[in-house]
Amino acid sequence: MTDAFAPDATYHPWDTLIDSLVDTGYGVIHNALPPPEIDALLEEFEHLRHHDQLQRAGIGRGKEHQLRDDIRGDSIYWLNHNGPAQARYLERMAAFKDALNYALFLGLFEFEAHFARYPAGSFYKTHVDSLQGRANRMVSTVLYLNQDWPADAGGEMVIYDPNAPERELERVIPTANTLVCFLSETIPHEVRPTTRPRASIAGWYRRNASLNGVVDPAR
Ligand SMILES: O=C(O)CCC(=O)C(=O)O
Ligand SMILES: [Fe+2]
Repeated sequence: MTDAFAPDATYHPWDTLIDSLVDTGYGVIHNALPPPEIDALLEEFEHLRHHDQLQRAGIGRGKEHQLRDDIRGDSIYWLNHNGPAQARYLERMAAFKDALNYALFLGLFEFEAHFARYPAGSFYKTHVDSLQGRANRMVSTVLYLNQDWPADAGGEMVIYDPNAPERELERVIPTANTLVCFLSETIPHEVRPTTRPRASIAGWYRRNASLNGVVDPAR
């Protein structure tokens, strides 16, 4: 197996991710990580799920936070360094941040991510991940953890054209080891209704902003 992260690797698939991000505002790569790391992430996630560690995800922040099944139906767990697989993923994404900053001059300095489980029948309606001008979440990432995903299972992530929101640019099948990256403020996207449980890690590179003198809270 070739490790794309070996220092002497001549071809680095994550480079193509950055190129597409610069060109089109989004990018998709397959075989993003060494496969054992995907297995380990899934195992850690399943362990957390069986120990009731997942919480229903809501929309809006702070006082505006609310649960809305009609908009988003997943349950989540925020990654931390307690589990070795999570810790390694956070390290990988921290390393990728430097490459992103170099290519995009975004001044990113933090990465936050959560596991997400969409039960059968759930979805996430079209949205953008960050309000324009808020300079908070800058780049969104989603890594999928589903080993088998039949073509008719639904649950695709659809990316829409920011200038013509009804125009579909890409339909991403949520199969294990596919990684999507997109600009948080501009790219509308949705999770189509899934017919089977769907596992992923959604993550965001942030640039903390001071809003009316109040520094943006961690989350
Ligand atoms: O799971 C996905 O494909 C996307 C999730 C998403 O859009 C989000 O959590 O903001
Ligand atoms: Fe999103």
